[in-house]
Amino acid sequence: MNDFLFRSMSREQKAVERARKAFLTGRSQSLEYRITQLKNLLRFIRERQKEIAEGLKKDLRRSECGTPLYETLGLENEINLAVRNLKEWAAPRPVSKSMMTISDQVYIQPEPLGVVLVIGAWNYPWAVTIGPLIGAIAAGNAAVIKPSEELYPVVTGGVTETQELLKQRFDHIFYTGNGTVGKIIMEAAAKHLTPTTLELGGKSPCYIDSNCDLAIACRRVAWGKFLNCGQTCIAPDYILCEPSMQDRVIEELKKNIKDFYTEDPTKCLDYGRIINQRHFKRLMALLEGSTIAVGGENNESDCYIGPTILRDVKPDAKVMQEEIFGPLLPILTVSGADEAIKFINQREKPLALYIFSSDDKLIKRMIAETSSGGVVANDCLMHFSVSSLPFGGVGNSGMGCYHGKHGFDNLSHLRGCLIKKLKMENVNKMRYPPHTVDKLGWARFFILKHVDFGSLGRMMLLALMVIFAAVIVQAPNSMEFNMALSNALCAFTADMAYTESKVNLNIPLWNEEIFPDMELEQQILSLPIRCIHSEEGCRWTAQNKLLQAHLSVCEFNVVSCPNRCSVKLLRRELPEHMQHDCAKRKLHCDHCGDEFTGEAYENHQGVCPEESVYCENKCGARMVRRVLGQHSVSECPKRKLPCRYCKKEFLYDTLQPHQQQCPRFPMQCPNRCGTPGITRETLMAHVKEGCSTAMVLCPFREAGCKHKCPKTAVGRHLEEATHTHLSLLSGVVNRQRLELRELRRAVEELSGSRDGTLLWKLTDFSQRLQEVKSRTSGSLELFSPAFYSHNYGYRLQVSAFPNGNGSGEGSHLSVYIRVLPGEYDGLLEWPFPYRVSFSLLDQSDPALTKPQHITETFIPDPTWKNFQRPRPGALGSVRGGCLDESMLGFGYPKFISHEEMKKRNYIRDNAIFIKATIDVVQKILNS
Ligand SMILES: NC(=O)c1ccc[n+]([C@@H]2O[C@H](COP(=O)([O-])OP(=O)(O)OC[C@H]3O[C@@H](n4cnc5c(N)ncnc54)[C@H](O)[C@@H]3O)[C@@H](O)[C@H]2O)c1
Ligand SMILES: CCCCCCC=O
Repeated sequence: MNDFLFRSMSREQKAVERARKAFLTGRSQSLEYRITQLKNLLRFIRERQKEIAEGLKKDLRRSECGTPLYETLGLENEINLAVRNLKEWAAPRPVSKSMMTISDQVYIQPEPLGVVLVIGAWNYPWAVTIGPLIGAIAAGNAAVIKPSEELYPVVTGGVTETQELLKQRFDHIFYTGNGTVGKIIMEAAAKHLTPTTLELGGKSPCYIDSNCDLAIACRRVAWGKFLNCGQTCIAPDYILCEPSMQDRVIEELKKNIKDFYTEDPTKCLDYGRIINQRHFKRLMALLEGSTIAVGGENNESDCYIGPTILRDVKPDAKVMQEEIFGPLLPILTVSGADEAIKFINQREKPLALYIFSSDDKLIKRMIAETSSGGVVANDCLMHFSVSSLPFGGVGNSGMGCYHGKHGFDNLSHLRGCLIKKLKMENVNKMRYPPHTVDKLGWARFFILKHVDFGSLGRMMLLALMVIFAAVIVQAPNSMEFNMALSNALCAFTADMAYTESKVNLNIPLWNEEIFPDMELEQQILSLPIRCIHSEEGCRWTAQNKLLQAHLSVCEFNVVSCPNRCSVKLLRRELPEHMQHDCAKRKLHCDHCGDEFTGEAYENHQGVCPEESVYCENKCGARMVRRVLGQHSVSECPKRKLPCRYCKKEFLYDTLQPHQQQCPRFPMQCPNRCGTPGITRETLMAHVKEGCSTAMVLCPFREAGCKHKCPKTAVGRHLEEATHTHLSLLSGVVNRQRLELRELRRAVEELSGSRDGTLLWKLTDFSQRLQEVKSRTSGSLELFSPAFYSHNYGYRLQVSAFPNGNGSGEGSHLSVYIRVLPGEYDGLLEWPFPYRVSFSLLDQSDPALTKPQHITETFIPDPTWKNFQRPRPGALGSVRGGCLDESMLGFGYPKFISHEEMKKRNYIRDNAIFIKATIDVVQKILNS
């Protein structure tokens, strides 16, 4: 590249260009160079320890010991491991062969990728940037990252710089951070088809089983959660436990928070701070809607949030919608492991899963039935420090992994290599046209026969092969082919890559005559070979004939367990097997001291009478199993007992409080009436109604009888006081009549209009008319509700005689109006002065014909008695007809004849409408 071009590049382009140029020199390929670089890196970390710790103290208020403990010591270990094993990791890795490749070299060659981009996050900045860098260097790559020297230039900066960097072409991108940016990284990588490793985060669940030592579990959880102020990618995000454990979990966590960070974590050097105010605000908002059981203290200016525990958190709470990445620990209750598994599986695959239980089977089950980047039983975070374990996510928590050899492999290209010789072309004939059934038979044999088998089978096969290789197989058509086969079999035995023990040697021979060839056999047995277990790791090589002797000691050979437990396994696995797994191994129980075979020991475990166990009722007591039964039945405060009264089951320590409220608890009548079978729930009813000695009030108490006597004497009182009760009742009836009258008046008052208009509907008109006509004497007068001429005006009422009155009797409908005594009469002008109109409404449909109402109007004459002020005190309805003269109505005896009424729709649906209108002068209305 010319100098001008280089100078016109961005800083990021330059860094990548420099790294690529350096990579292309081939310098980083040599193992010595890689080891030197790793050692330099180690020296750098050691020399700069103090500055590194100081930096993190400023950023995260990390204590001085925290950084070496949780970051740099681990890095030192990773470097040492890589330096020690690099030769082995980088060496060609032989792989299994088939008959087709028996005489070829087949292996995997790890090779560097090129320029690797490592993007780290801030929470453990050294662990998550230098960690991947170690893998990159070990694998022989160049890398763009800090710290710098020519091959590993540092590009510092934020989003803009990273995005510029991402435009460049890399051979691998190793990104650590959140998933949203992870997607940006992948998108950028896709442009150049660059493989990526994404070390992301997620909500790592922590299930605490009821069968576990809570004190220890909570100490480990408190450490894992609040370390680095909760800003750890694999921190337990939330706890799942049974409802009955929640209080104890909170208590234990609280105790450990205090032990680790003192009563006042603000002053504790080991308690960190939130990285910045944006994250502080994000975390505080997550608390919304959840109940704080412990902590919650905060100080925005110091980015401080105390260790906080949230209780009874619901799955839809805000804090459960995103990775917390801070010191908030929600507890969600589940009914047990089944529900916990379901809960975990309903969500994105987490980076880590934590299971706390003393039940190994449960742990294995949870591992089998869930998925996560990593899983730890009975501890937190510790898998991060085990270099032999791959560290990485799955699904939403990331892809790819690192640490130890996994980092090396991840940042290498594992290249498949097959090296054949330009010989034995006859063997290849089976794949060349023309294709025949015979060739296909051979191809089937060569391609499909693989696999491993026991030493006896191997020996037999070896013998067969030797003999077979030594024969002259006379094919009628192809001598050349038989020679080729013979050669192939020699090579096969020499290479010792065998077919399975039940190998089908039903080879289609053309001639079954076989001639032993001792010389060839000797030659074959003298061939140098590798151990048949070389792929598994055995480094033995020697003459073919020494193989059997070697196999009798080879660590990788399969042997039967000497205890005759029927298990076959690698010799190197034998000690472990005999000590821990063999069903026939002899074992002593730690608790009772008895001797068992492995199988019996496993059955004995969990039932040994001398083992110290916790009470199953979770009362917290611990004792040898032998006395557990008696404890559970007669001593445990959490044993269940039925209440002797209501028969429901209660814990022993809640039984007594229950009995103090049990509704079935037997009680004595306070009147000492001696009635048996009274309980707490029936006592009140008994005293009130059932008790023979209780004093009761006379049933006529509502009417005013004050008599009180024992229940048994009530009958006699009723007989003796009949007259008194009757007169009391008639008083009640009179009072009620007056009340009724008053109520009726009030209702009429309220229902009448106050705008000088009355619209009165008379229903059942024909029946009423018929009724009056059939009477021999008297007429029927119907009264409208009272109404007012205007607000605070005259109180009026209209009456009608369906069959007429006076001169209209028998032939007309008569209509009258009356002035009734009203509330405001004292304020009004007298006599009543306003014009009155009566109308009988025509109910014809206005759409079909114009209605023709019948209307009569008059202006009251001041001399008429009917319109003088009514006598005060004559208030009330006029119904009943008992009116004085001043209350007589004025109107029209012949308002409309019955004949006229039939001509139009004055009667409709058996009802008529009479309208009365009072023309109150506007001046009065405005006043
Ligand atoms: N799996 C792991 O090993 C691991 C380790 C640490 C943190 N994490 C996860 O990382 C998250 C916290 O870290 P963070 O993401 O806040 O760290 P961060 O803000 O430091 O971002 C990570 C990196 O991405 C770069 N970046 C940010 N925005 C970008 C953009 N728009 N385009 C390109 N690059 C961009 C940053 O410069 C930085 O180098 C959590 O989810 C945590 O669980 C995972
Ligand atoms: C104990 C150290 C854990 C580091 C985990 C890295 C992710 O945040």
